[in-house]
Amino acid sequence: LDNPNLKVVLITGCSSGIGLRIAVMLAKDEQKRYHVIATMRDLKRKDKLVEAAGDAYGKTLSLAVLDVCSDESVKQCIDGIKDRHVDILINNAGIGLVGPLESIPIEEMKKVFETNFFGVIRMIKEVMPDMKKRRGGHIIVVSSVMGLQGVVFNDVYAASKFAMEGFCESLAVQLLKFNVTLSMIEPGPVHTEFEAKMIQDVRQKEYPGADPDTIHYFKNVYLPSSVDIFEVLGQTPDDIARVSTVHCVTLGPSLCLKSTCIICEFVFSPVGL
Ligand SMILES: NC(=O)C1=CN([C@@H]2O[C@H](COP(=O)(O)OP(=O)(O)OC[C@H]3O[C@@H](n4cnc5c(N)ncnc54)[C@H](OP(=O)(O)O)[C@@H]3O)[C@@H](O)[C@H]2O)C=CC1
Ligand SMILES: CC1=C(/C=C/C(C)=C/C=C/C(C)=C/C=O)C(C)(C)CCC1
Repeated sequence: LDNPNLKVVLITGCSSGIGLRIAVMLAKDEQKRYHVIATMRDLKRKDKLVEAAGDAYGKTLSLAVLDVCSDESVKQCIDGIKDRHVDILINNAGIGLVGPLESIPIEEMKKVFETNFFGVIRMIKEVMPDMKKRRGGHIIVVSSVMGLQGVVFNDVYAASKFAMEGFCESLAVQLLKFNVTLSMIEPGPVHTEFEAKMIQDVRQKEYPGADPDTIHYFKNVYLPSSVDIFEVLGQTPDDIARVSTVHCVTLGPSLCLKSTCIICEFVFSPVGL
């Protein structure tokens, strides 16, 4: 893990889904170009990653604790890296939130922004100054198609990703002056725990405060359509990992990269429920 020729890649949210697959794909890079620091907020959830990494674990992949919602955790993690040197930062950690707005407590909405928006900013603030000093570095943000187009009943989640898009579009321009590139990946639906968590969440909730028509629209019209859309258009986390790998290798990547064009055709055409 001490090979100075390897690019140091730090990824957030590697206990499952897209983060896990990006970590494994980069750690198993045939040309052995990367030393991956796969982070997660709770190391008790490391088993799936360790198993998928196989021989790469302990060689080109190491683990670290990192909660993107905690200043202290972020600082401790970066301080623990040799010379605080991160070549590529992949901001992947994120949470979803779906349902009628009336029934969602503000605290739950704040948690979405704290993770998806301020979590990314917290990470960037910690590594960007060193990247600027070194005149080199790459920051990747896993945004979403919902950072480009709102989707019914995903109001707050979409807002958190839209906020991220505005932030990145602005910051990317300044960073170019320092040879630091910033890019976003905008996936459509991906089969991960994200989808399972959403379904489980919906089963548990009663939606207090929402009127019967809205609950009907959400449960009997939106949800079945959403399940169908995941079935028809859903990508695998490996599809997204491949796009991310291209981002890591390319020297002058574009600011935005859609993982699938099909979903964009869907969301940009005037379809109603
Ligand atoms: N799945 C989809 O359809 C799409 C997902 N995305 C985005 O992709 C990203 C990854 O999601 P995906 O892999 O699908 O979902 P998963 O739920 O499988 O993975 C999310 C990861 O984020 C971690 N995480 C959540 N909160 C924190 C936190 N405070 N600090 C550190 N890690 C945290 C989770 O860790 P823990 O195990 O501790 O909960 C988990 O490892 C997200 O940003 C999501 O918005 C974008 C488009 C589509
Ligand atoms: C129901 C419905 C839609 C739903 C899209 C969905 C469910 C997209 C999910 C995207 C995800 C999960 C992104 C994560 O970041 C469309 C296509 C807008 C068309 C109108 C009907």
